[in-house]
Amino acid sequence: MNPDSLKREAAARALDFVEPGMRLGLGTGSTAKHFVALLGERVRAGLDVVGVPTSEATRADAEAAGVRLSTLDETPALDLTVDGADEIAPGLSAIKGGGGALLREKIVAAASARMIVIADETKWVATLGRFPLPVEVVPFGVAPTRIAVEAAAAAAGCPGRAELRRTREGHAFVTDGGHFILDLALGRIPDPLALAERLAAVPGVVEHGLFIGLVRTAIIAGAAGIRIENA
Ligand SMILES: O=C[C@H](O)[C@H](O)[C@H](O)COP(=O)(O)O
Repeated sequence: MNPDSLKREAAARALDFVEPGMRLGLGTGSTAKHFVALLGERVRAGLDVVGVPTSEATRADAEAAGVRLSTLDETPALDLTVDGADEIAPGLSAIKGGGGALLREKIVAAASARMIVIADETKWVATLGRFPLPVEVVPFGVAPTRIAVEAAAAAAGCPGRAELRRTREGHAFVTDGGHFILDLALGRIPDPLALAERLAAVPGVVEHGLFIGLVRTAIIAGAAGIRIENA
């Protein structure tokens, strides 16, 4: 089965956790997109839920699917967020932000009673870090921020290079929040919590893509079926 079919299977399984009246955080990316589309089918069949999107792309998808939307200002406490991940490891720490939505995703996840990650089996890793860690930074002073981000990674035991993310046209990629992304290539993150603390202390860093202690359940779809992991 191809990865996209597996993503859709994981998304479909997440619908089992959705109950009428729930306030839902709607994730971003190709896996979360399947969830939003499938949720839309349920909504059109009569399910009443409200969703808070984690990106402008997801807002557009959810609107097109007919999902009623709200904002965190109107609905500050959510019941459940369903989102994808770039990597997820035993203990359910994760890397997110491959699509640049990590800031809103983390705010929405933190406002949710429960976060479920949906993924195909390629995202499951023994140790985080093969996927370059996205770090969202303010555009002002990005050169010294990049140096400080690399120093933070080295101090946390995982030296590596931070590259400014660019669009296909070669411009700096700009997030929904108007920030830049540094992709931090580390190979392996032996102590995600230590790295998270070091990165959070760098002036100019808005947020990083390490999700630690946020994911309660992971739905992993593989060739052998669906596996559910709980933190
Ligand atoms: O910024 C993007 C998000 O964190 C995505 O959830 C993550 O990149 C996974 O995306 P996909 O499901 O497309 O692999």
